[in-house]
Amino acid sequence: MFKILVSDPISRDGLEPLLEADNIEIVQKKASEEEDLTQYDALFVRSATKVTAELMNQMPNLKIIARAGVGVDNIDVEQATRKGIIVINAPDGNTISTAEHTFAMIASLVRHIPQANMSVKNREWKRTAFVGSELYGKTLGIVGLGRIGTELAGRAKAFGMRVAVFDPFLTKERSEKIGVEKHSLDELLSSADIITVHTPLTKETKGILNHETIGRTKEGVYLVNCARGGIIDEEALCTYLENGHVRGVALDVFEVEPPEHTRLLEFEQVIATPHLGASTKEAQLNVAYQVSQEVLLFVQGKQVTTSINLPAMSEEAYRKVAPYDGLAQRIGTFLSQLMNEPIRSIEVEYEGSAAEIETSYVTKSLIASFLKQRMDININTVNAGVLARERGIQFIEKVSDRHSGYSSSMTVTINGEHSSSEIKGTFIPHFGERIISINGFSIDFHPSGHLLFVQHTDVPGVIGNVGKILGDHAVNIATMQVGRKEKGGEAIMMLSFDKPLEETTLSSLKGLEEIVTIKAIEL
Ligand SMILES: NC(=O)c1ccc[n+]([C@@H]2O[C@H](COP(=O)([O-])OP(=O)(O)OC[C@H]3O[C@@H](n4cnc5c(N)ncnc54)[C@H](O)[C@@H]3O)[C@@H](O)[C@H]2O)c1
Ligand SMILES: O=C(O)[C@H](O)COP(=O)(O)O
Repeated sequence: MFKILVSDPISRDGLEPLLEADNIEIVQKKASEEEDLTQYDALFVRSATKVTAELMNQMPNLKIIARAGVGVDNIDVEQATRKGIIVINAPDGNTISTAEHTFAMIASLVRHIPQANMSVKNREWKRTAFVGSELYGKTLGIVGLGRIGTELAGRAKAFGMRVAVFDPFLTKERSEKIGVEKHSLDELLSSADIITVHTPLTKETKGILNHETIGRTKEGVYLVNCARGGIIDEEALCTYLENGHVRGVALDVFEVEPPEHTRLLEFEQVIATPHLGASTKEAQLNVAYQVSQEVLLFVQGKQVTTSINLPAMSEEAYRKVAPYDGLAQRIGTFLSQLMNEPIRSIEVEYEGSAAEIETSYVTKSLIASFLKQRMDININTVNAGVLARERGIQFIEKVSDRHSGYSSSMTVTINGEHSSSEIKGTFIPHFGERIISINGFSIDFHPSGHLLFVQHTDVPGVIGNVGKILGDHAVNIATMQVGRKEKGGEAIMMLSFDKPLEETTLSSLKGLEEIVTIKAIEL
């Protein structure tokens, strides 16, 4: 049974794909109120539940965290990655709702609608106190032209506004296509009548509007934050509201939510909503449905497509990757058993059609299989890169346009403290994964089951001697391949058996003087 804890209010209708599936149980309860967190495989959250390292430690079976929304700043993604937990979100399910909410906030701000509403409800009729400004002809400054910023820009243009944008990752072509003016932050600050932020909260965007930058805005500017608390510094806002430089502020998000201690709420010119950007029936259905479908893929052993900590891959792309993923896992497991020594680097070279797939995923899969043999922790494609780096193992990925006779291949070289090993493999439709070379010796076998790798001097009688010892120990040889580089040099044997080789058999084989290396491999 795959157990999911839904810790924040998430649309039940959106969870339908999971509710309809067999072997999935959903519990809707705050993580802080659940006593036995160890039983859960998945955790669903919005922005309220803080998914800290401590919470993850209490959930040893956690495999996937689903954020039914965009921002993942409430999730310790780095820690999740280290633990091999996939983090997914619903990147565009609430875009329209948030853009509409932002626009409603802007319109409310310049026409003083919330204040006028309160006044009328207090039985007042102050028509001159609430004289506003038109949006038509004004300049809207958008910091961050992503999904929400772009939707907002379209709405602002429909109202006859000029749109100035600051986004360091925005190309000139895209800004022209959307019909906005691309500016530096300085230009935007000095020209905009209303400034709205739509970036994620990062080291770079935290306090992007602060004491110094707000000081460079137009006298009487309006500021809006419907993205994340902290992108506009709250103390700086108070200063500029007090001295009248900022005429009004609209906030959907706060540095601390709920914002119990901020002075901001005491200002008449501040209008606020309790993080409602995504709170529409449509957005909630969209985001819950998006993450549910992804988690269902995960439960079915398929590739998720919107992960924060895995390379994004469509089903079509994964279909191409899958055969090499299987091959990489076998090569990684094989090499890890072949080399009992500390590792410095792992190099993977892709050739032919293998070079056209999402190679970074396959490389991570290979590293995970290699490290799995050596570590007693959960290792997968999510944390393989981080764990390898933490252990000082360099990994290098190359794509080659060489052709070595096969339409596709991958060559893995492991450089250890004392020696190196190299395996080349390919995937042949109808035949599956094949190992075609080991340490430069040509060979051809399917890497699976109970195997024995033997490297020996190429002299008469070795094969017979190995066969005799195996026979004496009642070991039946299932398959056997041999390979060599040159006559009289060194050669290799690859044998497979119906059951694992006993230690005593292996010791007897090690006694043969022609043998250079011998390793039992379990795949
Ligand atoms: N209030 C709500 O309920 C609500 C709902 C949805 C999203 N959000 C917030 O809105 C944010 C934006 O959402 P989105 O879907 O448009 O994200 P997005 O990723 O599509 O867009 C973010 C944009 O910010 C830009 N950016 C990044 N760093 C920047 C910087 N230093 N300066 C200027 N621009 C920068 C990026 O280039 C990108 O274009 C989210 O991160 C989320 O926190 C809030
Ligand atoms: O990042 C988001 O998607 C929004 O901030 C929405 O947050 P919520 O799911 O808590 O409403």
